[in-house]
Amino acid sequence: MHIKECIMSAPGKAILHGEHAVVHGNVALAVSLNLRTYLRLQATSTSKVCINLPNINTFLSWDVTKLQQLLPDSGAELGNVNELDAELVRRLRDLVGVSNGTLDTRSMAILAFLYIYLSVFAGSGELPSLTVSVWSELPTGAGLGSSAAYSVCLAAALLSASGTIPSLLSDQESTARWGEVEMELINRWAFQGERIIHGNPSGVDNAVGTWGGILRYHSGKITPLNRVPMLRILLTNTKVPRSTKVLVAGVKDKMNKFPSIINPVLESVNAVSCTCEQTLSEMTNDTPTPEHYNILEELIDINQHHLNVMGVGHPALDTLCRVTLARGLHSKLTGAGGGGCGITLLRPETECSVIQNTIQDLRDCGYDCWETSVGAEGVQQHSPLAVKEEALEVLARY
Ligand SMILES: Nc1ncnc2c1ncn2[C@@H]1O[C@H](COP(=O)(O)OP(=O)(O)OP(=O)(O)O)[C@@H](O)[C@H]1O
Ligand SMILES: C[C@@](O)(CCO)CC(=O)[O-]
Ligand SMILES: [Mg+2]
Repeated sequence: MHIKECIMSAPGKAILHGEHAVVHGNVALAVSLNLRTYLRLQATSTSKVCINLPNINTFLSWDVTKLQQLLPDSGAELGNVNELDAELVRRLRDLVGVSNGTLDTRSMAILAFLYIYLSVFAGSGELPSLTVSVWSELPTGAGLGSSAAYSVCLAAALLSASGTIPSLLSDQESTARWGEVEMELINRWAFQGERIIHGNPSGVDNAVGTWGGILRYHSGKITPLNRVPMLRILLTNTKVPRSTKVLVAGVKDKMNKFPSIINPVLESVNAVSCTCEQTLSEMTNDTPTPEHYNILEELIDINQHHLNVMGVGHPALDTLCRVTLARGLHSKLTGAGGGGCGITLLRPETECSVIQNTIQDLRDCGYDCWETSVGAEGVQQHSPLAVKEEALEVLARY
């Protein structure tokens, strides 16, 4: 089978408002980040499927014939992008040697890769030998959508290699994106990857990884917010490890235990997201005023309290909020919480010295902290000449 080589990238994300509530049908607002995951897929003649994941120190390979045995007799049964094939997941778990409840970083990444690889190529008669290498600028498991960026890159590369979506680049071209139909397909396969890694994802993270920009996400409906003011944000990684899967399941348990207490909290988060969206639109239509920023800051504080009520806070995130508030800045966790990253809103009038001092205070706490720009492009295909040098250098090692 002729395999098309390719290099793909997809951005991470920050959720402004609506994490966890979005899993239960409420609105979320999310932005793409200028930190990306890069994937290189190479055709080989080794009769092996190899995966190199340097961020998580994982380098594995399988004989194609062994993987072929995992396919049902009729390959056509696979390739359903709407539902996770529980039988295939079970066979893959046996192959990788993990149990149902595993949270192991490597196993999740491998299961997601093999699942999409087998599903996408099942109908083509024979499985191809290939090598996939993935490297990311995103911290893994810290709330910035690393799992979604990984799944989006896998989906784009494997769909492109199989010829399901076109490979976009001639040699000279640099970077390109697909049309709506192909993007929709990438997003749906990435969602399957997220299902394997997360358990019960809402789909907001893979939507941002695919489309990029600033999105409103509500029960699978994706609305790009085209006219929003330029937002300046500090990102802080508390470096406290956590698992999105565990945190999402924890909120569900709380809902089951105290429905009359937790459901109104999720509804209130929904109202926070809608009020934020309304405020951002007013800021775009009129000149942004200090009052607009006061509202955005209050919404951040309210949501952070709600997230604590849901049980996804962490003392390190409390410290982030306290340290930034001492400098007059407002913060909340972003993503699944339980540690990981938080965002801090910067006002246009916030002085450079205040920002620098805040960053230093947070670094003194042992956190990573940097200013980020939001609204980066979604999934892209690159020619080797158009890939960030650092990414190409890492991917070229394999
Ligand atoms: N660069 C990468 N290489 C290999 N696997 C990765 C990479 N990035 C993410 N993953 C996979 O994604 C998992 C982390 O996903 P998780 O959803 O817990 O965190 P996140 O996506 O960073 O945060 P959030 O979902 O809150 O935004 C890892 O355990 C690993 O399986
Ligand atoms: C916690 C959560 O709401 C966001 C994780 O980035 C989970 C999801 O939406 O899938
Ligand atoms: Mg994730």
